[in-house]
Amino acid sequence: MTLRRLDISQFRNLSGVKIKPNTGVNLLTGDNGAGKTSVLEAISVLSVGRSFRASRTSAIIQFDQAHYTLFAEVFNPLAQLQPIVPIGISRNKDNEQQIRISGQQARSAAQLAELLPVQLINSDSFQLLEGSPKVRRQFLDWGVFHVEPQFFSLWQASQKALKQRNKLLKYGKMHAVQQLDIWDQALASYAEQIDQLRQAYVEKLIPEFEQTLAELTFSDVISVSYYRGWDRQTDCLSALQDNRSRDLALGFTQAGPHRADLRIRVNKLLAVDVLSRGQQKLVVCALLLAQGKLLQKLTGKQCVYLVDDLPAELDLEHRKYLCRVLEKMQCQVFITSVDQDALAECWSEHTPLSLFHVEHGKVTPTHRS
Ligand SMILES: Nc1ncnc2c1ncn2[C@@H]1O[C@H](COP(=O)(O)OP(=O)(O)OP(=O)(O)O)[C@@H](O)[C@H]1O
Repeated sequence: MTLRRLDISQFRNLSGVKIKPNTGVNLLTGDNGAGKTSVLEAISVLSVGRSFRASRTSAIIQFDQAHYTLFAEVFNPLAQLQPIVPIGISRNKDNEQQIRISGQQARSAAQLAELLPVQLINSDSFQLLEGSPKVRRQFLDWGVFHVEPQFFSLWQASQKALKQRNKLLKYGKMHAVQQLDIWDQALASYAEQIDQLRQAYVEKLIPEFEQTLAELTFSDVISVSYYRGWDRQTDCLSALQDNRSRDLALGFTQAGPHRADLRIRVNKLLAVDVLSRGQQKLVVCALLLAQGKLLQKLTGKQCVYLVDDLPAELDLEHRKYLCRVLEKMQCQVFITSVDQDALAECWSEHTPLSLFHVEHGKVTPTHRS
């Protein structure tokens, strides 16, 4: 999947932006506060329907405006009849959102995500190592969502069952035993299926991750292990039933698929406690790149990479290795940098490269110097 056209209107400081990105590398340069990250943010909103850096829409809509509008043409090489898919999203200050795909109103943002898989590498990516299990679970589920068509509905059903169970635990107390039995069974059944999909995905992801680490010349052994959210020795239904009296006392479900995690370690210690900042960046990049490679291998789909401030934390050699991996994957990349020269030497002359200068919310194509 590649973006062939991108229009941004009344989004942060960007307005009247109309660009035709390259199918390869798109380098956005400009001073601090120019609007580079906002371009990545707009692409991410087109993929998942929400921003990666603001929970309030009013922060994203341009000051004094009523709504923002984003439009793109996505090239889908897997669709033979209509490979160009127009997508658009607009949102107003009341948080009302309209998503259109090929001229039709879309039911949910999940349809956008399916069409335009996007991976973001930015300073928040470190959360994959230092953040809560939720961050790693979201990372894992991004991958499973894109390769297993039945995953999303199972995940939605398990969330519903979990919510009902938690409600009973909190308010129903002991009178709700019969109803708890029903939700235990429902949750456990979805949990076992989700667990199998997640486990199978991690088994395929690990070799891609290890190979990517090697391509980035990272020599320490990093182990990635999957924790499914309840004791390995038992099934989910037994875990829920065994925990019931404690769950009732606490008012929520302690174990289950909502507690799954990936444990990323070096010499049995958490990677975040051992690795330097630059090494951590390489590890998180390897995880995110491995997901893109696996997506390509299993579905033929390519994801778009958004890389905010690639030079940060990485020396020139490692920047080059990272760029080489991205080049080899032949996916579309949008990269921001304050300093154009920091990335100038990183690309092979055969790589399609477009340069854009961002200034006061305007994006202008420039030439390779
Ligand atoms: N809702 C909004 N309306 C108008 N302008 C906004 C809004 N929200 C943020 N801005 C401004 O838009 C710009 C967004 O900057 P952005 O983070 O995209 O810059 P950047 O080029 O990535 O900068 P840096 O190199 O410092 O990371 C900032 O100048 C900010 O003050």
